[in-house]
Amino acid sequence: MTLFDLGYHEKLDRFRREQGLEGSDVGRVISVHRDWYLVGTTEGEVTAQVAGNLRFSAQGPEDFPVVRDWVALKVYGEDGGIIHRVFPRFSVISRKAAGAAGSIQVIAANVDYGLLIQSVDRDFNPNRLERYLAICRAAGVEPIVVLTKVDTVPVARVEETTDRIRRRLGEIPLVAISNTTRRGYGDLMRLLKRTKTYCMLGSSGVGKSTLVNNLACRARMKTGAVSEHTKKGTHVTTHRELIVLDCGAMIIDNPGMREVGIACAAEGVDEAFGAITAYARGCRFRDCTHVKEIGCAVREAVERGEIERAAYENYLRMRKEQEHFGATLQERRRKDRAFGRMVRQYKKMKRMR
Ligand SMILES: Nc1nc2c(ncn2[C@@H]2O[C@H](COP(=O)(O)OP(=O)(O)OP(=O)(O)O)[C@@H](O)[C@H]2O)c(=O)[nH]1
Ligand SMILES: [Zn+2]
Repeated sequence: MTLFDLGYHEKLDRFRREQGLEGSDVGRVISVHRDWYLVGTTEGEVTAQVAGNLRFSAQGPEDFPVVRDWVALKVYGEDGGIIHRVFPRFSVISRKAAGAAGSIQVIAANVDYGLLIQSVDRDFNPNRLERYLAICRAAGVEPIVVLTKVDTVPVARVEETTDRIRRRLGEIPLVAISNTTRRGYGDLMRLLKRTKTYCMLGSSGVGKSTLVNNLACRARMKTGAVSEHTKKGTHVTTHRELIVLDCGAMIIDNPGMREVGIACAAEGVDEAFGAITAYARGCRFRDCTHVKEIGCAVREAVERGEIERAAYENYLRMRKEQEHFGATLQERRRKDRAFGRMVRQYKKMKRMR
C-alpha cells in the first residue's frame, strides 16, 4: 500500500515539505473512537492517539482528527502511534451537533462524493434530501442520490419518485437500486471511482449497511481485530468506519443519523436550491428574504407554480435554521473568548503571587 493508493497527492506533499514534516509518517484516519484512532499508513493500520500539544492547542472538537483526515504521526511499532498534526482539509462534511447549542460536528473530511440515500418506501422525504444536498454543497462535495428498496414498490412508483426528485433537486446523478435483487448495482458501480471517498448520508434503516456489505465482497475491515490486539479486549463499537471496496473506491458508513441539523453556511442552502437562487436574481431588492417583500420574483414563481411550494417552504425553514445556528455559534465563540481571557488572567495572577 502506497500513500497514493490512500489518495495522497501533490498539494499534501507540498504542505508536508513547507511545514517541515518530512521526518514524520503520514497516514489517513480510518475510524474514530473515544480516545484513539485507527490510521492507515504505508506500514498498514496502526492505532494512534493525539499528542498533548495538539490536544491543548485545539480550539474545539473540529480541530481533532476525523474520518478521512490526513495526519502527520510518529509510529512506534507495536505500541501504536502519536498524531501531532492534522493536514488542511479540502472538504468537510458537518452538521449541527446534537446537544450543546452552537456546536458543529464534523462527520468526515476530505470526502469526494456524498451518497444521499433514501428508500423509495415510507422513508422517502424530499425535504430531507434537500437537507443532505445543502450539507454537500456547503462541504464542496459532489452529491449522488441513491434510491433504495425499489423491489418493494411497483415500477411506476419508482419512476414517479425519481421524477419528483429531479423536479426538486435538479440535474444531479441519481440511481435507483435494490439491495435484494441488486437491480441498479451496475449503474451505481459506474459512479464509484478508484481512490475516491464516498460518504453515505441517510437515515437509519434505508439499507446503508446492506449496500456496503454487498459491495465489499470481502468481509468488512476488521477494525475490531486490530484494536483487540493493542487495546486488550476493549469492546469496539465503531462509529464511523471506512470500507475499501474491491473496485478501489472507499465508502464511509455513517450509522444512525436521526436528525440532520443544518450547521452549514448560507451558501450551502442557496446552492442546494438552485432554482430559487436563480429566480432570486430577479427580486426587486438585493437583500430580499422572499417572505413578504414586493417585487419578489421567488414568490411570484411559486404563485405561478414554477417553483414547488413545498421546496419554497423547506428553503425558508432551512435558511431560518441556518441563521439561528450562525447566531448561536457566534454567541458561543464570544463566550469561549471571554472564558479564555479569564483563564489567562487567572494564570497571570497565579504567576505574580
Ligand atoms: N426489500 C428490501 N429490503 C432492504 C433493502 N435494503 C435493505 N433492506 C432491509 O432493510 C433493513 C435495514 O437495512 P440496513 O442495511 O441495516 O439499514 P441501515 O441504513 O444500515 O441502517 P442503520 O445501520 O440503522 O443506519 C434490513 O432488514 C435490510 O434487510 C432493499 O433494497 N430491499
Ligand atoms: Zn425575493
